[in-house]
Amino acid sequence: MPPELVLTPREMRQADAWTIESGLPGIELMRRAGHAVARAAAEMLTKEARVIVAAGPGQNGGDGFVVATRLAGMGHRVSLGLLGEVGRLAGDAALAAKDWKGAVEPVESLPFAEADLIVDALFGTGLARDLGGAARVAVERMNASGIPVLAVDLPSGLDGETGRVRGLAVKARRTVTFAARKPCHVLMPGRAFCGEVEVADIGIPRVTLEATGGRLFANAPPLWLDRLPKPGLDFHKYDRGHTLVVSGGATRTGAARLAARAALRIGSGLVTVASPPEALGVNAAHLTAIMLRGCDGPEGLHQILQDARLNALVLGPALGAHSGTRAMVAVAAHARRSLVLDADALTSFEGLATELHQVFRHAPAVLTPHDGEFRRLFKGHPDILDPESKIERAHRAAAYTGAVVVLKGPDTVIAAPDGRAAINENGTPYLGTAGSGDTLCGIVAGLMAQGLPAFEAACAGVWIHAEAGASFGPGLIAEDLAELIPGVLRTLLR
Ligand SMILES: NC(=O)C1=CN([C@@H]2O[C@H](COP(=O)(O)OP(=O)(O)OC[C@H]3O[C@@H](n4cnc5c(N)ncnc54)[C@H](OP(=O)(O)O)[C@@H]3O)[C@@H](O)[C@H]2O)[C@@H](O)CC1
Ligand SMILES: Nc1ncnc2c1ncn2[C@@H]1O[C@H](COP(=O)(O)OP(=O)(O)O)[C@@H](O)[C@H]1O
Ligand SMILES: [K+]
Repeated sequence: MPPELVLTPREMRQADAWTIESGLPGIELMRRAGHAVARAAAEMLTKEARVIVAAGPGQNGGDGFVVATRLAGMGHRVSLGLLGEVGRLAGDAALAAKDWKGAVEPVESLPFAEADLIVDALFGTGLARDLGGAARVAVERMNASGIPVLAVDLPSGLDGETGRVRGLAVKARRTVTFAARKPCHVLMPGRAFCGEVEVADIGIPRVTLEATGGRLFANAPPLWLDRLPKPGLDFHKYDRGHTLVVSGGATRTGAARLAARAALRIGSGLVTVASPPEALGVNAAHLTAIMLRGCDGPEGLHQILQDARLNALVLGPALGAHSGTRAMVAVAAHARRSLVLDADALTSFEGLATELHQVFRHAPAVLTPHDGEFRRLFKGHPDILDPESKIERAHRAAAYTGAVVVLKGPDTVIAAPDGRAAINENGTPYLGTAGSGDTLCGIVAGLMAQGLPAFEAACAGVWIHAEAGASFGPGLIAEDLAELIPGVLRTLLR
């Protein structure tokens, strides 16, 4: 199965246009789209049920006319209301409206609360500004009715590209989109408005979707499963990589051990914690399979990295946001090992992101900021912080630093400097627990230690981490996560 492409509205328009140029008329695409929605509606309805279709002024409204015509033909009681005037419909929407033999009511007079199902065909990918006036009132009334809503392409009011709510958005039970999901179906808050999402095939070939750019994916096993390491029969531990995790001081050692244990569980053949001298005792008291070495500051790290077998490195958790941490990052970047930077390794560069400009372009590196760390790191870089799209922000940070950027959250975005990106969606809010991010660092570093390229390691790591958390659910603490990795791996590698 190929990885699932996610298309921006602009890419989708391009794919539609190419498909139409290749000889499939636009009205035929619209009919296929509308029929797919009608099929989904029929699944949600009994024969006698009453359906209300709210159609908008553009082509999404055109889909609505097709749905209404189809459902009426299937014997359902259908009412249709239009935002605007029929005479102002253009293109395929005007053609679709001609097929509708019922009344066209003003959307203002639709009795939503009397329906068994509402079909939301107000706006799709063409929403151009915040909802106001009659559009806003219609959405307010739909949401207040409590009746299940089936959204055409996307819930009206969502921005297709960013998943942002433009003033107000329809809360859908189910959404039928066409050819590919759009970012609003995957990114938050949009995802929470879509309900169950179905992608209907309307005859646009995958090569056409790919030709529009094809660089944004849903993060799931098809994107990286074939790269996931499996030790060969003749492997010894050094063939499975050696991960180094740098520990904080005597009272801040837990983060490094969480990362180290996760690296070991994900399959790194060896894992060593590099500890400041004053923290050796406490680290030693808590480590068994994981090795321990003393490491005194940046110079100590430089010495340790003379061992060429140490091929992946975690730097940041609990190190302190100060110049010493920045110096360690410089040592690590210079050593050209696979690198995962998190927490203080990022925050210590607050306002100093220029020092990281293109620093990571020579070696595989992954930065794993949450939103707060991201804002601190790129303070003074509005070109990186200001785009409304989380995908765009991550892209720009990746292009700027030369590293893969994992912008964490319920909709973690993984972006590579080469323009690829993936959005993750299999997590759980229970992952928001102290030390969860440290575990993620260890997983990603452990995968890189075994030879995965940075982007694939980051994508696989984020997914496995989220899957582990979701498999446990309530009561999850960071210590559980590493222990849940084998179960996830067993399922993946079966
Ligand atoms: N052949 C194809 O390409 C296919 C396309 N398909 C379908 O087309 C959809 C995209 O259609 P679309 O581009 O016409 O955009 P759409 O979402 O209907 O909205 C645009 C209209 O809304 C208006 N408007 C915008 N914002 C507004 C606001 N805040 N408040 C009020 N009005 C506002 C805007 O007016 P204007 O900005 O010009 O004033 C314009 O009239 C796509 O989602 C899919 O469902 C499928 O059938 C498959 C084949
Ligand atoms: N609501 C949520 N849904 C899914 N994943 C979440 C949610 N909240 C947090 N996470 C995930 O949990 C992890 C938290 O990492 P981080 O914020 O660095 O925590 P810490 O610093 O405590 O280790 C990230 O991988 C993030 O994506
Ligand atoms: K819609």
